[in-house]
Amino acid sequence: MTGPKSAAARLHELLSRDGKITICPGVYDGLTARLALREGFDCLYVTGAGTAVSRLGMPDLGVITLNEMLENAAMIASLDRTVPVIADADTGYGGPIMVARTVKSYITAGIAAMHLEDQVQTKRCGHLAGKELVDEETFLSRIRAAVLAREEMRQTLGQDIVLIARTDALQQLGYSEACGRLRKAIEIGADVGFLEGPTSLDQCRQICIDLAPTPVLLNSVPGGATPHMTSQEAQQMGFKLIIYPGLALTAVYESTSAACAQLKGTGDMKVTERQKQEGVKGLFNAVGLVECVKFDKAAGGFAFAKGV
Ligand SMILES: C[C@](O)(C(=O)O)[C@H](CC(=O)O)C(=O)O
Repeated sequence: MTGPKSAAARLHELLSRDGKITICPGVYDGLTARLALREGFDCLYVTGAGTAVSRLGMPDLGVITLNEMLENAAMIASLDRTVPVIADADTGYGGPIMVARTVKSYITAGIAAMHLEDQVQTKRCGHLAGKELVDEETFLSRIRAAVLAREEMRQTLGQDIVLIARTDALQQLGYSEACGRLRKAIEIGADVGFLEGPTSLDQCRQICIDLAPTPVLLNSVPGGATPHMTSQEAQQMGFKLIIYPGLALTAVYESTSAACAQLKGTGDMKVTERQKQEGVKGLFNAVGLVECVKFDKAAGGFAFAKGV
């Protein structure tokens, strides 16, 4: 009898599909994750930028700590254990010992994959100017620490995680240096390559060829360094994963700005057609109201016996 599949095993399965890309909407809290799950995506991406913006009200400048990121990603991973979650892990939050702690904590939280990069600790969004890098050996020591920590978890608990090596070296050192860093990370044991901020379609095509057969991730950031392409085009180029870190963040930024301006301007909150039809229950249903009431009843609770 085969047991239930782990998050990492589910992601490995998605990655092994021939010529097929996995689309990962970027989410950063319970609501955005639930909305993405409701659409039936195969995989979610927990954005570090979105976590910094939403939890701290601060930009993506390396201010999110391990525990804040872990708590957020763990909660999101717990919402539907059948859908693997890829989570940002920035620089690993310190030296090799800290990277190992990060990897073990992410594995224990049931996170399917994490990415580790070669920026300095005071990092910034990969699509901003003026990025600074650690030297190659320091980057590779982060990857090695991650691989060693994962091996310990495999041996002792049979638990796993997909390791994604990200390089930000393109901006400062050029394509061959960046590609070389990813190749070395893969030799050490990284499962997926992530070239941050390719600036041309040629670089996108080339990185898939140069890292093959290792799966490659594309980071789709509208208004960022990389030319826009559809997920179908990315699939044709050979990418196996595409993340949209700004998907929910941009929608909330724009719709909440408009709603605030409307209230400030008119002194009244606009009631949408949807709100009129669904009432307050619509939103709560989207985050599991019916399931919660059902669970309470199944456990013998009676708080909601008369309905909600
Ligand atoms: C992928 C990323 O690391 C993230 O935090 O989601 C960011 C995305 C962004 O800031 O738009 C990145 O550095 O690309």
